[in-house]
Amino acid sequence: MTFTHDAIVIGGGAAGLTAAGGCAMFGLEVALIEAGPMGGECLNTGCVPSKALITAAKRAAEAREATRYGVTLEAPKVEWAGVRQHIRDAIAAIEPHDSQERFEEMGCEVIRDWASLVDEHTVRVGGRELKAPRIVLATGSKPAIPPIKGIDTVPYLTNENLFDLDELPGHLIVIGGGNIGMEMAQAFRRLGSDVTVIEPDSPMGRDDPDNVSVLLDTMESEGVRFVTGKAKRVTGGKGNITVEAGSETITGTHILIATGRTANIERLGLDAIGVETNQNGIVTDDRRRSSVKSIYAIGDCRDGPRLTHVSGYEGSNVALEITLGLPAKVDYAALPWCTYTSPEVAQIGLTESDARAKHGDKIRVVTEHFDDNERALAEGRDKGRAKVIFKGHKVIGASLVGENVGELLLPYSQLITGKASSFALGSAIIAYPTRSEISKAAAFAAWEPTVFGIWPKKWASFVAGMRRRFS
Ligand SMILES: Cc1cc2nc3c(=O)[nH]c(=O)nc-3n(C[C@H](O)[C@H](O)[C@H](O)COP(=O)(O)OP(=O)(O)OC[C@H]3O[C@@H](n4cnc5c(N)ncnc54)[C@H](O)[C@@H]3O)c2cc1C
Ligand SMILES: NC(=O)c1ccc[n+]([C@@H]2O[C@H](COP(=O)([O-])OP(=O)(O)OC[C@H]3O[C@@H](n4cnc5c(N)ncnc54)[C@H](O)[C@@H]3O)[C@@H](O)[C@H]2O)c1
Repeated sequence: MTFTHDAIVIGGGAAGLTAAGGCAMFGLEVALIEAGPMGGECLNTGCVPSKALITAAKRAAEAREATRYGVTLEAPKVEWAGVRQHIRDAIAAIEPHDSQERFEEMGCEVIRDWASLVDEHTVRVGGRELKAPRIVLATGSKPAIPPIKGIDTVPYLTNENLFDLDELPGHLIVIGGGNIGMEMAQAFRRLGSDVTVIEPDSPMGRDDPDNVSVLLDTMESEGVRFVTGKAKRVTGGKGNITVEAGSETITGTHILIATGRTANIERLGLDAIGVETNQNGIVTDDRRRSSVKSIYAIGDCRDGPRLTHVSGYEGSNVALEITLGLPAKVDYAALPWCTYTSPEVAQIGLTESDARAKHGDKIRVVTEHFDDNERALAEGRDKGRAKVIFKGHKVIGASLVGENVGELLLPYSQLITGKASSFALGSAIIAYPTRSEISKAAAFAAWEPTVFGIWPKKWASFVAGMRRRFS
């Protein structure tokens, strides 16, 4: 077979950009295909706009405290147009990192069109057929719309149109108390909307329930209302929507659907070439190879955790495997995540309940409270705690709640993995978006000339040549 490229990457979000950029930095010929805006969900409709919105909401919440530390602020005046502009400015500030120009400079051929698979080595895009020994699917996910009666008859919001609203909702009904639901519920409440969250189970069910209850108390005290139950039926129209959930009927001006995700896989032609899928996305092994071994699937489009830093990690793993021929298994023993509410709820490794399920009474849980932490006391922000889970003297998890606790996860990553070198820091999985990432960036920069040095590149060129001959 004559190959046009060494690797073809479909999807220009966190996963695809990292995979394509990594392969190109080793000197491979890479096609990077993106049908929508470069940067994918995180930049355009996910992490970046949501965190920009949360920042504006925090400012409003602070001003609402009126007098603190002997300083009095005026009541906040929220102008939605200004908040929306701040969101757009945040996206614009980060856009160059993910731009077509940047990836072309790295050596990728960037193609802006819709791609589908023809066979295990061939991709069809924009009237062309590209061929490579390895194909990487990084096509992301979209909001899953649950089978609520009447949902197709009312206008609803998801993360894909929420940040383009032209007015602040009067009463936002949030369906789903996961990460999106909780972050957005608190932010809109703080900006001045009435907010009701509908959730049948415990909100943020993947996190430590004791820590989540600290957040729930705060959100309730700020005026967010929680309704326990499944949204069953919606009726109404623009500006006047009624939701039936549990035994309640709630009427609001807008509804936000935040009930989970569906992998973007339906238009790729996977069935025809035998790539196995399940209800959560593409099925992969722990090297992120699909059932067709020349095709990898990384990030939100496959069955597994869906987070930007996970997409980036899987992108660099797959780039290493493709370029250097080294099997690179994913290792999520020290997987971090953080929900960027106030207080933040952060997790790394096992939660207490997962640790008990796995190790029984061999675990020990040590809890330290921020009301015993002098920085927190001096700031008058002493709500929250750190629960550290040990097996013997080894840390296997940590669950934190409190001000900016997402920034406290990094040392636990080193304790759980047992790796504390500058190389390990440069390749650690760090919760996105945190300031802690700057330490990883510094360690990575120190190793960059070695990792992408002449000998690794020569080896990558040899591996690429062998792959072209024998695939
Ligand atoms: C509101 C919100 C807030 C979030 N906040 C956080 C957070 O704070 N921290 C965090 O870690 N995660 C967060 N996430 C999750 C994070 O956004 C995703 O996990 C991450 O963006 C997934 O990256 P990806 O590259 O796998 O997929 P995507 O970013 O979705 O990229 C896939 C790309 O593939 C393209 N594509 C799809 N099919 C094709 C095709 N056939 N041909 C060509 N192109 C195609 C799409 O256009 C898309 O750009 C948030 C998500 C949401 C919705
Ligand atoms: N800070 C972060 O890292 C962050 C922030 C936002 C999103 N994300 C990622 O985005 C993804 C999506 O988040 P999400 O919040 O949409 O999904 P989720 O899976 O986190 O939560 C969905 C919630 O919706 C509830 N639900 C389902 N059907 C319902 C119904 N009919 N009525 C009421 N509730 C219902 C579920 O019980 C669940 O609690 C996750 O993968 C997450 O990792 C991460």
